[in-house]
Amino acid sequence: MAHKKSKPTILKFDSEEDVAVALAKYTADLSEKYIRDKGSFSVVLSGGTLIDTLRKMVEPPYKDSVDWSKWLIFWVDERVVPLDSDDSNYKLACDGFLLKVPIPSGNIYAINDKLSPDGAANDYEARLKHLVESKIIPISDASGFPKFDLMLLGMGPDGHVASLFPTHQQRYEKKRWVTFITDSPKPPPPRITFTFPVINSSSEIAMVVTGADLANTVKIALGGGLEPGSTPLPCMEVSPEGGLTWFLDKDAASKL
Ligand SMILES: O=C(O)[C@H](O)[C@@H](O)[C@H](O)[C@H](O)COP(=O)(O)O
Repeated sequence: MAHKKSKPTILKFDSEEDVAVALAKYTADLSEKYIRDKGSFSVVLSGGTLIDTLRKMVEPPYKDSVDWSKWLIFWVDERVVPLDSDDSNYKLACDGFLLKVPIPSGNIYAINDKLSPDGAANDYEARLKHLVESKIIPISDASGFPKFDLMLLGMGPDGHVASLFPTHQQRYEKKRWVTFITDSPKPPPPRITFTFPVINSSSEIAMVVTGADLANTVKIALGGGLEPGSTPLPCMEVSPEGGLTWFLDKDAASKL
């Protein structure tokens, strides 16, 4: 079922450092709220620069104040490579974040790296279905898709989010929860990715976008700069059931 788009909150900061500070506070506040309300906090990570921008979470005060034992970690997209490869989003997150805080290892849902992209997508979707059946992840009443508490998304200069690229059909998937791509324009080519129905069933989404190379895309997404008649960029389709917050540094916001 389609839902009404809520207006995004657009936060602009003087520096990337200020984005990192604000993102940590936002994430820690949501962690407290969701753990209080429902006993756990499901967080869906991206790869790319996001993990570095999350660096303040593993420092005081959050390192000690967040109830990490209640966190559940997923990936909105993952490269289908060995989990110990430098290309793996899992490895990136482990090295920069997850190994520095006491999240139980059983709460960290990495892909099965022994499978093909198709197989890994099916396997991840089956594991999500099992978590829904076990009532660990709820289903959105509005959409019928799984509902995560917080997704932290990056964006590419072409406007992709997760591994949903402008000219690839995966962005239009309406039934699957997780799909795959074998020819990602951003290397490495084989990936799995959540689909938009799952992304948009989230309670909260943060779009974390820093750097001057993304300023044009931010302008198109938020400043109404899309050429008449052209297809919207994937980043423009992000519309969660709860709040959407854009975290921009001065460079990324420079064309707004
Ligand atoms: O696997 C990946 O590469 C990411 O999950 C991807 O979706 C990322 O979030 C964007 O490409 C933005 O990347 P940057 O933050 O590095 O610009």
